[in-house]
Amino acid sequence: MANKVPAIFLDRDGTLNVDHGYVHEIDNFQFIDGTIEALQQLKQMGFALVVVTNQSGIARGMFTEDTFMRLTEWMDWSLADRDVDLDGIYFCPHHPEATVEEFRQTCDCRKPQPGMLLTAQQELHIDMAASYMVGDKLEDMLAGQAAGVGKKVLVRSGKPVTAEGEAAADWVIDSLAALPARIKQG
Ligand SMILES: O=P(O)(O)OC[C@@H](O)[C@H]1O[C@@H](OP(=O)(O)O)[C@@H](O)[C@@H](O)[C@@H]1O
Ligand SMILES: [Mg+2]
Ligand SMILES: [Zn+2]
Repeated sequence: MANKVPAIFLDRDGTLNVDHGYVHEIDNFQFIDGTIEALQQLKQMGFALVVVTNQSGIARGMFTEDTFMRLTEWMDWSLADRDVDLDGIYFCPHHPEATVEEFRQTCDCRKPQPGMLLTAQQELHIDMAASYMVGDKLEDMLAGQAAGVGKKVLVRSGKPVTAEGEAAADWVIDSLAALPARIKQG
């Protein structure tokens, strides 16, 4: 059996790109400063890079799954072009009060539930204890905790940091740009 790999689980909006609110257009997708360089370093440090994003805008009828996929392909290619190959991209299109019926459910993938992380663990053979969950909200920290991720890291680059978010996090850093150095520091 292949050895397990450590991963960085990455929230999308507020962590990789500026959270303008339910971002679904390329023109509105803006990488946060230092993100791509940080991903390059994390990759070199041996981490698998796995995006885990709640996309309730699909359930809310704000944009379609196809629109999300188009933006995701663009994001994936933009990163690959800068030597950052993502190892997995997982998204939750659901919401319990969805206006679009097919997405109306209480699922196990919408963060704070750990479903996306656990699916990735199985599919990519991830060593959860050696992994990190990086996000801007309490829900990201709780998903990481429920999935057994070693360290939960809250970033200040998205939604305002709350006391609950801070309490659930192991580390609070300004943005993803600070993560490689923080990991090396131990
Ligand atoms: O940060 P990730 O998980 O990558 O994506 C979050 C987005 O899907 C949107 O999620 C919404 O939360 P609700 O889904 O409405 O609770 C709000 O936080 C929006 O501002 C945000 O853009
Ligand atoms: Mg977020
Ligand atoms: Zn879901």
